[in-house]
Amino acid sequence: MTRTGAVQPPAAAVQGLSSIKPFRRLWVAVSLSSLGHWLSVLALTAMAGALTRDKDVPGQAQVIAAVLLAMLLPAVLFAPLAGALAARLDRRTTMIAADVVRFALLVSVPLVDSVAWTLAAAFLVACVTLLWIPVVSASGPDLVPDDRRDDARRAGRVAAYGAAPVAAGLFSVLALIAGGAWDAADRADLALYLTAVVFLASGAAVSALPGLPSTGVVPVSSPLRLAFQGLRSTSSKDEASPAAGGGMPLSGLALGVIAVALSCGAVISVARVYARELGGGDPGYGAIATALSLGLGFGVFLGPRVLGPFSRRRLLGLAVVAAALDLLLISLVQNLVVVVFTTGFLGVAAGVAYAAGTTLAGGERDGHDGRGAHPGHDGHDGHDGHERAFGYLSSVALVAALVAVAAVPPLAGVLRDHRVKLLGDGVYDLHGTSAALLIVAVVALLSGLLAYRRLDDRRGIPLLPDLTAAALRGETYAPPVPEVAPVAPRVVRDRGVFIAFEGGEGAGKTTQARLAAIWLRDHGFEVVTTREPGATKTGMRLRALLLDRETTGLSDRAETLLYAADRADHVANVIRPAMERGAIVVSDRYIDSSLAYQGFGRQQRVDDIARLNAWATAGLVPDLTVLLELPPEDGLNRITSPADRIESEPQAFHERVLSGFRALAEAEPDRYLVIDASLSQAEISRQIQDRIRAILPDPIPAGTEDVTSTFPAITDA
Ligand SMILES: Nc1ncnc2c1ncn2[C@@H]1O[C@H](COP(=O)(O)OP(=O)(O)OP(=O)(O)O)[C@@H](O)[C@H]1O
Ligand SMILES: Cc1cn([C@H]2C[C@H](O)[C@@H](COP(=O)(O)O)O2)c(=O)[nH]c1=O
Repeated sequence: MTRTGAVQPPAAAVQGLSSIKPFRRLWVAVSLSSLGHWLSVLALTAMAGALTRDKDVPGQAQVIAAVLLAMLLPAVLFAPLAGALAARLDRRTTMIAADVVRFALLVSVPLVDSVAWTLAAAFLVACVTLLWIPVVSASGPDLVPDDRRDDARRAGRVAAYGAAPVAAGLFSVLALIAGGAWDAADRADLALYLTAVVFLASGAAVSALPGLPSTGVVPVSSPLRLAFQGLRSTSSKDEASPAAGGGMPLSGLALGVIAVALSCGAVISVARVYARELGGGDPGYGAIATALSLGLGFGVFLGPRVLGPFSRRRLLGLAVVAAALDLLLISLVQNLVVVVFTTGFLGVAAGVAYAAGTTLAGGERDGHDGRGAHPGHDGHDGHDGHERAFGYLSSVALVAALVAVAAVPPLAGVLRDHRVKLLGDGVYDLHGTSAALLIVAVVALLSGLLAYRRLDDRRGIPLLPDLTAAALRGETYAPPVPEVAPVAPRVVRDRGVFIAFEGGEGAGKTTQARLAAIWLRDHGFEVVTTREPGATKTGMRLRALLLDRETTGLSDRAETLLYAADRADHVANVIRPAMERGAIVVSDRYIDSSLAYQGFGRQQRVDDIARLNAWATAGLVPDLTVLLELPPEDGLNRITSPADRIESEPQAFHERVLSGFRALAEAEPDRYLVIDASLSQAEISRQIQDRIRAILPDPIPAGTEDVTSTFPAITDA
């Protein structure tokens, strides 16, 4: 993952590493072994189906689910044990032995030809795979230079998960080709033999590997512990995420991941029997598996790219709801073609949810401390954060999928088939499988909607324009600013000019306010430079209170009122007296900061805040507001001092503040000068001076210059 939260393209991860010969060979071996792994899931479940073909659908579904459970359980129960054991073994020997043992187990299944042995073999294959995984995970990064280790990990994942659609496609094709001449049992035998050969090929590829480091693997945490620790420690909004200094409402994230994993697990658990009920047999089963795995890969890769500036939290919430709706469709429309395509969409939604979820849990963009999450700021290493996030999410997903696989087939058995009478003469046959999927879909939909509500960080901003702005224009949607009826008339004054500098953190307001003041003084004006909050004695106390990170639990309304109180004092004691003297007041922030931060940032009603501030300032509006526009990440990176309470807000908060400033500027173009703050300081100053020149009064009362023939005096504030 990149620092901006985008998942790096898989191709980019592998690129360049292929020139490292040992790594390339290991990658081929891992791809083959992963292909064998996914094929073994399909072949063993197909075998279970063939051995129980005389049973009724629910009976058959339960045996197939038992095989899936046997393949999932070792990962949940023994992962740390396998990791510790693998650390002591020679890597090459372990990998070759794992491939050979899996070969032997798969060949034995058709020879023994019994349900009990199929189950046992599935369990043993999964146990051996568990030993193989940590060895391979540690070996890839050890074969590349230090600065490519992350890429090696990513490339490993591409090999492991990229093999899934290939395996499913291969299985489908095999089932189709053998379908005419062979019965289900022979087809399952053929798939098992083919899988065994793939493992043998992987073993051969490993044995040809030069220079594999001998021992030592990365420690493996228990998925159960990871999942439950993460869920416990993040169920309250203010606690840190397991991954990084997160603090996002992770109950929303967890709910979302659980809902998606339940949906996918439910489909997988009954895919074989559902395909049979819909007349698709093994090719149909393979097609469903291919659609799901292809969709997943597509979603992980494409989702975050297509909707670049779209809120990751909204994206995750939407993807979860979309996955649940897909499952609803899969359960109700009993047509194989529709089921295959909808399963593909379910995969896409799950992939998008996974990519957005990893970004969020990794705290790289949307963590509680948007800056702290960057490497070097608070000691959190981006890679560690991402790896922990990956581990946590995978564990939650694994446990939820396991629950679905264990629960859905028996539920289908209990529900049995029903004939529902429709209006007129129509009838609708609701299979037990469909009914079970329907129940999971409803649970997932409710969880998805709840997750969306909890995750949504743009409440009040309509979804459709927000989506369209991101998808079509590649920008964050800024809602139009509501018309505010001023409670007090604009202040009328004879003399003085008021210029405010606005913008996000580190945009250069202080720098430019100072340069403008110097320039104005050079031209003979009395200039008062000031700032908010904290220009008066009371203001300084308020500033300390507002910006101290120790100030916790301050409500949004109280924060708004404190900024308004500071402003009231500022206007009464500094700005107004200066303007009455005829001075030019240059203020670093003013009302628009409250509209942008407390309004857009905190998602409170902007017109309420405008009204409050109009009252606090008796309607004093700047003659000119200079908005320095800079992406929040760049501004925050400019600041070297520790982040204060507001700067520590998540990235999404600062994005909203920026879109708020933009909306305010668009609503009042005459009062605003908007400048790209990434330009040089000198260029920005030049643009500001050009604009200020137009609103300046004559520094010397009209006629004085003619009378005295003197140049205007320079007055210091
Ligand atoms: N145009 C620019 N290009 C690069 N760096 C700049 C530019 N303008 C200011 N800086 C630097 O960015 C940092 C922040 O600038 P400054 O304090 O003026 O920003 P600010 O908007 O007032 O920040 P804050 O929100 O903390 O008040 C300073 O180190 C400053 O030197
Ligand atoms: C006036 C005003 C300010 N803020 C926020 C914006 C900044 O994070 C701090 C001020 O710090 P700076 O370094 O002086 O820019 O306060 C706000 O949220 N609302 C306001 O009205």
